[in-house]
Amino acid sequence: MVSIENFGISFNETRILENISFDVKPGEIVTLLGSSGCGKTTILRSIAGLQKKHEGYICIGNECVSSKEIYKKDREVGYIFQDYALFPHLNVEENIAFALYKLPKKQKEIRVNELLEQFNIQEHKNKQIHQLSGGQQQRVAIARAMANNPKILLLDEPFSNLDAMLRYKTKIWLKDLIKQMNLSAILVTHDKKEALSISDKIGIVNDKKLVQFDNAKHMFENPNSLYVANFLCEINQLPNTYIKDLGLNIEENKVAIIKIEDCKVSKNSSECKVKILDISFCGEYYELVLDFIDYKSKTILVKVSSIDNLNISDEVFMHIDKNNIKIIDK
Ligand SMILES: Nc1ncnc2c1ncn2[C@@H]1O[C@H](COP(=O)(O)OP(=O)(O)OP(=O)(O)O)[C@@H](O)[C@H]1O
Repeated sequence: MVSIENFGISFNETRILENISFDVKPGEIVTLLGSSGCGKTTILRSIAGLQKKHEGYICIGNECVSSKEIYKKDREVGYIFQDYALFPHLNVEENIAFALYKLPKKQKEIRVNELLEQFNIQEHKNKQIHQLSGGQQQRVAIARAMANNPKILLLDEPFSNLDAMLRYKTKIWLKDLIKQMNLSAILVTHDKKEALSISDKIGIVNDKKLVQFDNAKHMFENPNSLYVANFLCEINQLPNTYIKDLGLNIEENKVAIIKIEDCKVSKNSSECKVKILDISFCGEYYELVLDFIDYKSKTILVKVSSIDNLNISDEVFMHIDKNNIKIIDK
């Protein structure tokens, strides 16, 4: 179990994060999502003990490993860095052995062989890092991170160097590993689909704060703000005046959203007239950019499977089910 309580940090008097609190239970995968530079890696580095000066507490198990008063260097944490941070002048075996510097020679040899076998990289043990594929390098990085049987696994963009098929397979493999070993895992990614598919819980960081921390499915269904909704889901924001005309109540500080998949268009008359501004082919579907004719608003997107009879500049009708509209904080 890892617990972060009232974590905050500044660099050169610039406030980066404040009041960040969350727990990760054994066997749980938590993903941190947020725009570039919001402080996700800084949270991982602080848990790993690489970032010493911060506010609040970081506890692993029942032990507080980091606060103003206590700082414990040796933590049961495995860290997989974004670029894997393998040593280019050492071979695979030596890279893994590096993490086991405290063990006597014989025990180190036994543990390295166990890890080479567990992560299926025995045949590469004498290779230099540049002789490995991205997926093989990733396995070496994971083997090294797991060498000392950590309780916590930190993963910074672990799939970013892998192609789509390998990403998919590695994700399943890694998820199984975390569950089997009962690790508390914290993952940083930019990919919301990846976050939704691998995580038990998701934390969204925005403007220095953890703005929502929740079960992945629950957060997807119930984003608590426009920022979270935009980050996690494909949504359209609907004009407040349109919402009022639909007979729904909406306060000034609220916004109405609807999932893109819940918006349909047709040429048949209904209450909401829109104009097609653009049509893009996206493979499995076409994306239409639409503008409301009777309401001032930003453009909205609708996905359609075919564009028979639909052309740019056409005026068509948008259909939505009122029950699919969510009213949330701005
Ligand atoms: N050691 C440091 N000294 C000064 N500023 C730092 C230091 N480490 C990080 N920062 C700053 O803190 C902010 C957060 O950085 P961090 O790497 O944690 O963001 P991130 O959310 O992981 O970004 P990305 O998604 O782009 O990897 C950035 O503005 C960065 O420039």
